[in-house]
Amino acid sequence: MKRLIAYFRLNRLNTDIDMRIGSVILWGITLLLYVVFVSSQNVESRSPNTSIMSLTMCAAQFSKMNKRYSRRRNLYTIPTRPTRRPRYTSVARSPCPNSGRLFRTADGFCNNILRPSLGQSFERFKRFRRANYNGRKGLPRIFGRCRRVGTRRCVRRLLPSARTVSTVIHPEVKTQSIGTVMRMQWGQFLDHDFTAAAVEQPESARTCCEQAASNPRIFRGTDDCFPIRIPQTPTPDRFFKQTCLELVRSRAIDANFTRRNPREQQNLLTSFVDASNVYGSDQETQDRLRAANGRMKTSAGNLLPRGRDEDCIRGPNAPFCFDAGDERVQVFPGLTALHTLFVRIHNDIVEELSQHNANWNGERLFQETRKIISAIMQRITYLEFVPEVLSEPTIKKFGLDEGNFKYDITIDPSIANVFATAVFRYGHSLIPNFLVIDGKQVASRQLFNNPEFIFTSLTSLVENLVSNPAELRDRFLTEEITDHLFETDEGSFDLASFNIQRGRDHGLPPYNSFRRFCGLRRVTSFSDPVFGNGGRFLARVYKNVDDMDVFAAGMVEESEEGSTLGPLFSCLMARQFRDLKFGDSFWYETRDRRRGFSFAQRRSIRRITLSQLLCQGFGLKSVQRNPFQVVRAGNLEVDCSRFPKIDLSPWYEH
Ligand code: HEM
Ligand SMILES: [Ca+2]
Repeated sequence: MKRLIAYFRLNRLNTDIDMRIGSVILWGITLLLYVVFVSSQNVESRSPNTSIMSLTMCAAQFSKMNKRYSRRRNLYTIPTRPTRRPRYTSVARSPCPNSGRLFRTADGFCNNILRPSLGQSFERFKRFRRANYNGRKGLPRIFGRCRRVGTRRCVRRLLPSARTVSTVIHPEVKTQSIGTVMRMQWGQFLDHDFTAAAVEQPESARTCCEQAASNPRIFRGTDDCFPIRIPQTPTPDRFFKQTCLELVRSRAIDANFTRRNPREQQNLLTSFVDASNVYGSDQETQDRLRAANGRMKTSAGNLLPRGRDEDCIRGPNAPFCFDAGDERVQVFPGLTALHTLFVRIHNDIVEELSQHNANWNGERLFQETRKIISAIMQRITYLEFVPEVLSEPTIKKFGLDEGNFKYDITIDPSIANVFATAVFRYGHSLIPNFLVIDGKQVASRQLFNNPEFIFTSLTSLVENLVSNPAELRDRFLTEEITDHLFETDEGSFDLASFNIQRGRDHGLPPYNSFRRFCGLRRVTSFSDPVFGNGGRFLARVYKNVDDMDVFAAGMVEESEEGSTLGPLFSCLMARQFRDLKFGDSFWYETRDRRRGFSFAQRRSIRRITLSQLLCQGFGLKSVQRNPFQVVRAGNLEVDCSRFPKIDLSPWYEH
């Protein structure tokens, strides 16, 4: 025991010293760079256009997080290769404390005490199937299956352009469901709790298409560029006039690739469902977002705190951009609304707990409340959201229902590459082409990155989220995101093309390979019944069934009975959600007294529902019991006064 304490102290001390030296050097370098930068810029060259343009490049949205990554490498020198990652075979040798009261670390470190970096932010995505790149240097997958002609020669044919796949397989067709826009919105909010792939530094972001103009080989991908070719022949593109769409590659976590250690991508977030979208995925962000006495920072009107001006595109009524635990907070106002909700509920809980636990200091108030909020995030996700997506038999098979939790230290809770890069992007097909705000239809293209309506019409916006039907999950995506994503005077983007191109950038093997992982039979024909009527569209773009990109073909699959997804995506999603539950030692149902809750506390958490939070956080008058489905028989509106308040009495110490 003494040895363990000594080891831990030593470890912390070293880290502290490293941090101090690191931060002095870092500040020095930052100051120097800043002076050089300011002196080399004049005021005009920092015009709003520059920042908006860099913001509209989705890649550049992560610039702040990217910078933090480099800093963290300097300060903590965390090993990044799994082969070299320390694996502690006994608890006594682990650097993780395992006594006293425990709360999650900001970055997820030590959730798994034997392999402390599992699920930690800034670590690699795991893989369900081996990577499939074009060669050993980790260049993107651009060729289909090799086909032998004649006796020996093997001809490799280029895959279709991602834009061609997008226009043929993912056009806009309206298909309303009984699900509300809230279903889409929770999906995106949740996504921002567990996945954000780091991209190469944005400095290179604006040059990939420029380079490709003089050297078409760039379209085949380089270390950091993978622009999308927009075919204009034999027929011109339905929308884009240019021949190139900018795409910067996701950053390689380690530059030395070998066959056994291929190019891997990096997840900037904690993989756990732990509300890191509210608090941040590292200590620095958490500290920035915290206020005194356990509270979270807010701004006038009980809104999110002020962020950097270049973080959003401000409409005429938005005085500033917001700051939150995930940088993409203002990508869509419905998302900003959910961020606001959770900060408000956090502060409500702190308020009540501080009245009943006068001896708790700010740190204790903050951590206990953060723990409750993480539990709420898990509970709503698994008990309300997942049943909207997966069928009951799948939920049972993977143990995603309530009451059967047993932590398994051997499970890797990291996010799988295919989950982030294809499966969980299914939500893009639920995006509506407009919201109704204050009685007026506002096209989605006017809402991307625009926080204006949070300042002027928050209640109306939330009422619309729970009443407006969302699109069905199918292969169809609205043109608001396939032609008008992040639209400005300077151009726009296509999200479906990004999804496909990103899969190739990450070296995702094709669709059939993942079917095999799931124990599903290999598809041998485009007219396979699993694709319903959609197979012929796949046949129009792919030459071979073994070439199909996993996003495109997975989205063409017909939904399974009682599920929003087809068999492949159901399996991959269930598997990921299983890992996130049974691989999380802080799971809200754990019986570990240091990490979990008391029986009475768990009972309280079990009673919390999204509808109740919406009532409390937005002052609504009424809302249906299940806000993920439209009001109808069996899901009637309930007066908000009838929802009980969160019962915090099990946390009172006096
Ligand atoms: C208005 C709504 C949305 C917009 C504007 C949006 C936009 C984007 C953009 C620009 C990317 C990066 C694409 C790339 O460069 O690879 C992305 C990634 C992603 N989106 Fe969405 N999205 C929306 C809604 C959703 C929803 C509803 C879900 C899920 C239910 C979702 C899940 C994802 C996932 C999993 C990623 C990958 C994140 C990563 O690992 O980096 N998105 N989205
Ligand atoms: Ca997280």
